[in-house]
Amino acid sequence: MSGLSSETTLHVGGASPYDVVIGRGIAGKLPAILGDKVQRVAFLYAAELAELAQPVMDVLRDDYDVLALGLPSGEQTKTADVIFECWEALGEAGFTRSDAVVTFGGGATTDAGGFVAASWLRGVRVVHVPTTLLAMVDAAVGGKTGINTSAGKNLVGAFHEPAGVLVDLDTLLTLPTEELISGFGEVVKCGFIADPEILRLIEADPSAATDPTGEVLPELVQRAIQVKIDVVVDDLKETGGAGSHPGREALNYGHTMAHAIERAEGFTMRHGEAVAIGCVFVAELARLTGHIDDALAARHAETFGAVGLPVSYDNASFEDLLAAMRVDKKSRGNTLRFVVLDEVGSPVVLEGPTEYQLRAAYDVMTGKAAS
Ligand SMILES: NC(=O)c1ccc[n+]([C@@H]2O[C@H](COP(=O)([O-])OP(=O)(O)OC[C@H]3O[C@@H](n4cnc5c(N)ncnc54)[C@H](O)[C@@H]3O)[C@@H](O)[C@H]2O)c1
Ligand SMILES: O=C(O)C(=O)C[C@@H](O)[C@H](O)[C@H](O)COP(=O)(O)O
Ligand SMILES: [Zn+2]
Repeated sequence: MSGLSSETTLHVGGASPYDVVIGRGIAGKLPAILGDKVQRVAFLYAAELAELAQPVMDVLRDDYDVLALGLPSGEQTKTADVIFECWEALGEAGFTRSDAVVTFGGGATTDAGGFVAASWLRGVRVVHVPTTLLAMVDAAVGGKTGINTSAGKNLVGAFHEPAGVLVDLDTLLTLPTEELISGFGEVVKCGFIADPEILRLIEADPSAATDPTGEVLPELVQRAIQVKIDVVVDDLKETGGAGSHPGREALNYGHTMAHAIERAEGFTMRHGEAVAIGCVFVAELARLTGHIDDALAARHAETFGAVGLPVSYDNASFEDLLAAMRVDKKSRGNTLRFVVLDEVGSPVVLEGPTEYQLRAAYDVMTGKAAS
């Protein structure tokens, strides 16, 4: 695919199939995705994006009664208080099971809005309209919804698949560069766990890859979404993959440390930045445990670094990060579990690395020790 001059639809199979429609200026597609049984729509949007959201709201108002709820931006929306306020608003408006939620914003908005849809009346229809690269390639697809608690990221949530996802690449034109680059944390992750062509495209010309007006980014978006789809259709609820494949946990590559860092930073660090650092950490852990060679470990810092993502972190102690990693959802009792690579495209689970190995990988992540 080059330039995505026309629309592309990727199908997500499984028990509740849906489509991910990718294109430019495609807000008019929303009613077709929502379906004709919906009467009212709760439009849950990042309030700071009111101007960008207006055309979408206008399309919805032509066909539905719209309850527009502007939410706080970023991680501030992934709180129990915000979810509670949404429930109260839906209750006051008398929302029923024939009504639907549309989310509009980055991954924080699709996570929180998705959780409102998952929990209201035990689940109503939701369509996501992601407006960040990260939400397009990851958060809006696959049905994970949730909020944070003081103990960590995404500790409360539900699996609730959308009825559709509308990816309008034009929304990336207003996205601040640092947010676009953050999205590359998940795009590069997809390259390492499943699609080497993603790595090749980025490494060949990082500036072209990160140009929101260019021809490479649409291809990267489509490829990363396809990686996510291929994983979630086989293991929607993260119960495990076939053979040695970790199933959906593969998408959690780099996230054990990433979520610990995000917690240490009071949820102020961009998710994709934390993922880049977390992948560098876990690549070193894989090297130390004999899973990958020096070159593949080094390729992590090189490729994440090439698009401008951070590849080291030294603002929290090993002990604090280890404690935070223990509440990771992949942990089983006291045993920490990590997704590591055997090679590009071959993720496996590493169970219970020693504290010595974890500390050695941490030392490399801080930049204080050479790999
Ligand atoms: N559910 C999943 O599978 C999944 C996957 C990956 C990440 N996530 C979650 O996604 C969240 C991160 O999402 P994110 O990186 O999109 O950040 P975000 O939602 O916090 O958005 C970042 C900022 O960009 C602004 N913004 C969004 N779109 C814009 C646009 N088009 N123009 C200008 N500004 C815009 C937002 O208002 C916000 O201030 C994290 O909470 C992470 O845990 C979830
Ligand atoms: O969809 C998944 O599964 C993922 O793990 C994708 C991740 O990029 C995403 O950040 C997800 O929200 C992390 O899930 P969690 O279960 O570790 O909270
Ligand atoms: Zn992530």
